[in-house]
Order: sequence, then C-alpha cells, then structure tokens
Amino acid sequence: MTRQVALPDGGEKVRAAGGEKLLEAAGQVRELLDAMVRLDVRTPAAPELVERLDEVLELLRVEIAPESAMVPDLFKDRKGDYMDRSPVSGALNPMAPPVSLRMDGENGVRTSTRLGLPYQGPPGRVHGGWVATLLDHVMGFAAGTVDQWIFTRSLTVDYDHAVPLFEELELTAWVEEIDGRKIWVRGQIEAGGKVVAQARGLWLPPRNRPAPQD
Ligand SMILES: CCCCCCCC(=O)SCCNC(=O)CCNC(=O)[C@H](O)C(C)(C)COP(=O)(O)OP(=O)(O)OC[C@H]1O[C@@H](n2cnc3c(N)ncnc32)[C@H](O)[C@@H]1OP(=O)(O)O
Repeated sequence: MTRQVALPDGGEKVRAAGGEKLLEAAGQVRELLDAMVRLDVRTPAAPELVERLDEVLELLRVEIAPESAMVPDLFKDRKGDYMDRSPVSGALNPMAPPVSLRMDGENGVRTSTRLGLPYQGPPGRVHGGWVATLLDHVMGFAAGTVDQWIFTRSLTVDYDHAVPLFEELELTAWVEEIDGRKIWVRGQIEAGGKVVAQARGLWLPPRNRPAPQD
C-alpha cells in the first residue's frame, strides 16, 4: 500500500514568493501571544501596548483580504498558500505552534514540537483540546489529505499521561487500514521516550469524491 501524501512545506513557498518578512512578522506575533499570557494584569506596559497595537492594526486594515476570499472551494485542488495559514502547521498562522510534518515510512507522518504557555491546560500540561488537535492534524495528513479533502469522521483520544509543556513532543501517525472509502488511522504523542497520548480515528473523503487508491 503506497500512498502519496502531500505535506506543508514549513513556509518554503512563502519564502520563495518573497514572503520572508511576513514569516518574520508571524514569528513576532507568535512571540507576542506567548508574552500576553505572561504579563501581570496590572503591567504598566498595557496603555502603550494598546496604542502600539492599534497602530499595527490600522496598518493592516487596508491590506487584509475579506474573510470569504480566504475560504477555498472544497471541490477544487488546494492552491496557493492555504496550508501556510493552518492553525497547526501554518508558518503564517501565529496560533500554530507550528509543526513541520515529514514522512515516516510509506504510510506515516512524523513531527516534533514544543508547546509553551499559550497551550497550557492543567498546570504544566498541554490543554487536552490541543492534544486532540495535534493528533487530528498529523493523523489527517497520514490519512492522505493530498490535494483533496479527507475529513475526520471519528477520533478517540486516550490521555495516558500528562502531555508536558516546554518539552520536546514526538508526534507520529500512520494508516492502519483502508476499507473502501474508510481510512483508519492511529496516532501517538511521545515525551521523554514515553507514549503520553494515543488516538485512533476514521477519515473519509466527501461522498462525491473518488475513493482513495489502495
Ligand atoms: C489542512 C489540513 C487539515 C488536516 C486535517 C485536520 C482534520 C480536520 O480538522 S477535518 C474537520 C472536522 N471534520 C469534519 O468536518 C467532518 C464532518 N463530517 C462530514 O463531513 C461527513 O460526515 C463525512 C464526509 C466525514 C462522511 O460523510 P458520509 O460518508 O456521508 O458519512 P457516514 O455515512 O456517516 O459514514 C460513512 C461510513 O463510516 C461509518 N462510520 C462512521 N463513524 C464510524 C465509527 N465511529 N466507527 C465505525 N464506522 C463509522 C458509517 O457507518 C458509514 O459506513 P458505511 O459507508 O459502510 O455505511
């Protein structure tokens, strides 16, 4: 079973298209997100922060595309820098940790990441919703989100142990079984060499799409 899996390129296309500065800005906003959750509520920097951010937003208001322009047609191939805006692996999305995906054998996808305070759930641990998000994302790519949409139909996550903040997390996902349109995928997160979370899920293309090739 050999499957073609297209992965986000970690911003290479953006860089090649002259978006180096925008990538740098995304990195700064990512740093800003981290700073926001580390500020004291009475920080004396707040008034100036508001003023400076207002200037930044003023600059952007005339540049940003309408929301509808950023939503691609579901049944056309994904083009442009759509993947660079993803909330998990999008180099241009400051919400994304980000993760840079790579192949792991023929049917698997692997990545590593480290999450900081914006992702904190219980003290010192990654928020469970983000644990599921990370797994959903890498498992979706392992399922073969290849220039077409394949959706998560079911995802069951086992939170075996705490998923720690500030530590290197190894994420892997692999296709377990293909049954017609149904693609069953497994995924796991390791920290310090131990599996801390694992998941199994079902991925499906929309009904009017051709079935994936075995
Ligand atoms: C940019 C990169 C993104 C990375 C990927 C990230 C992943 C995502 O965020 S995806 C977004 C979240 N998911 C969604 O929006 C999906 C919403 N759901 C849908 O659109 C539809 O339900 C869709 C397209 C998945 C499936 O549609 P449809 O084929 O009509 O569904 P449905 O008939 O309910 O199920 C199909 C089959 O799966 C089976 N099935 C469904 N759930 C289960 C389950 N839990 N266990 C076993 N079988 C199941 C059904 O019984 C059915 O079987 P059969 O065809 O043999 O009768």
